[in-house]
Amino acid sequence: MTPTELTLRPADAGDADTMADLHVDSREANVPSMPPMVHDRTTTRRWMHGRLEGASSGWLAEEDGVAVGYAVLTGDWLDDLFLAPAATGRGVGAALLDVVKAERPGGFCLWVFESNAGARRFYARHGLVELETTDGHANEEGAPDVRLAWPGRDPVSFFRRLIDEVDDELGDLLARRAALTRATQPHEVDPSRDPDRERDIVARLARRAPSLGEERVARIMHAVITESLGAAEDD
Ligand SMILES: O=C(O)C(=O)C[C@]1(C(=O)O)C=C[C@@H](O)C=C1
Repeated sequence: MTPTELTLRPADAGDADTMADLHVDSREANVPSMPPMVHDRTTTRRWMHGRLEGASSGWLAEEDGVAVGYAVLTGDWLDDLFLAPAATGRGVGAALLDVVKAERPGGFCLWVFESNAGARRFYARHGLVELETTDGHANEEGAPDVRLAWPGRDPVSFFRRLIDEVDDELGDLLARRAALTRATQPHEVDPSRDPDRERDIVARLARRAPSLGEERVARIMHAVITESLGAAEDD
């Protein structure tokens, strides 16, 4: 028997149905590691067409001409990497991931469902790191997920780019929060600080940022509130 030959090639819109079918087959075979899909096969085919005709680029893995896996990239995000259910465990995923790394040598991110332990082990084996986890409110399935990153050939530059993105949001949030502290002050009967209210704020934030723990969150929020009150006084 001749060994099967794995080839990888860029995909185009003509491959969209094949890729959509791989997507649906893989998702169906992986319940409950992944939550059930919220879209049917027809909608998924249309969605895949739109992406390949738009800003996304795809790669198709074929064994002796039979499609066994695919990847889709949009910007610095690996949106999809799916394998035919019968094609797992023989290096197809690793080959697709190698292509993605070569395409994005500066690094990329992706989301996996938190419940997808197999995928998380696969990506950890291939040098990806887990960043934040979510409660799933932002994805269609409403299932908790994990953001992963492959930091590429210059990890410090890669992570600094991500830190800059977060700091842009954090700056906006600090400004919004300081404006509210300032707006509250003229209505205070007692101008001294309210430790009970600040404890409640810390407890709520610590639930959202458990990796920091309550003591650190308390120190951070003490500084935020102190400086916001100071800025309000300076006005
Ligand atoms: O809630 C208030 O009473 C505020 O003045 C706002 C605020 C805050 O910035 O969150 C500021 C100072 C208080 O000690 C508690 C909370």
